Amino acid sequence: MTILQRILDHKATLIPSLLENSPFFSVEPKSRPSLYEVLQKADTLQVISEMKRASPSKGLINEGASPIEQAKKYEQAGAACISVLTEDKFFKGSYQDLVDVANNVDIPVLNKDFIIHEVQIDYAKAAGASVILLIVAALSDEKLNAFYTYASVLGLDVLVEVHNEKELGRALAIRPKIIGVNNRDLKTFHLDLAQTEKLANIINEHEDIAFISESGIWTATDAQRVAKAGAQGVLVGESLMVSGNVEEALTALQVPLPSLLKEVK
Ligand SMILES: O=C(O)c1ccccc1NCC(=O)[C@H](O)[C@H](O)COP(=O)(O)O
Repeated sequence: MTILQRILDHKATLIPSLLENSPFFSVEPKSRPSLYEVLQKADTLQVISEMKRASPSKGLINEGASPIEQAKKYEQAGAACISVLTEDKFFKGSYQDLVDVANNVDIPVLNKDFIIHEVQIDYAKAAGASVILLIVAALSDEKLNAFYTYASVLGLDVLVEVHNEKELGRALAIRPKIIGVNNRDLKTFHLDLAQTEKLANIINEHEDIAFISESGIWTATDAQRVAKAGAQGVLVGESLMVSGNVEEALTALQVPLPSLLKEVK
């Protein structure tokens, strides 16, 4: 069984308790910039910085990190958005992490989770997220479309994640505003930025779509490589979570977007 399937099976066991309880969290109402607009206006690569304690591929990454301190550092360093993993078993995240981050930053906040039921979108919204993630590999076409529409009606931006050309075709069918190409193979955990390059030609044909490269971004060279392919943003977890100097690590990734590609887009 793949790790994605194991994560999804675990998620499925939690849905009944989400449905039994109502999503209520103590969250300050805030009007945040739209991630989509931030990405479309950018002239440097935008960094979506992730609060990630642990992962299936690496085990513990930074278990003791405080979501509030980490998020404040990210915001001060110029992050475009903070991604908060709320998955408990494999990533050691929680909705409380999301609430803490949402209450302490003014930039967009992404709930990074494995959404298989609409109720999770209600929880994401109630816990302060302004963006959710939908993973194409985890959803039927019908659910992908229904969840995208539901989140949009709630005023949430949606990052639609793909791993290959087939998933990209399914994603494009729902006309998403933001697509993320995940460079991590969820079966082998192998990281390869060529994934972003492989799908870039197709995504770059759609100038109204904001293009994110996800996972495995460590250096300015990595950032330049995906920016050259046409990415307007990167989703970065581990390299920032283990950095001794978050500001330096994050600003190094904010490379200029190649002007030639901007004209093409
Ligand atoms: O990170 C993992 O090991 C992982 C395994 C299975 C499913 C998802 C996984 N990660 C979620 C993410 O998409 C990443 O946290 C995110 O893109 C940041 O990646 P990185 O910068 O490589 O930490």
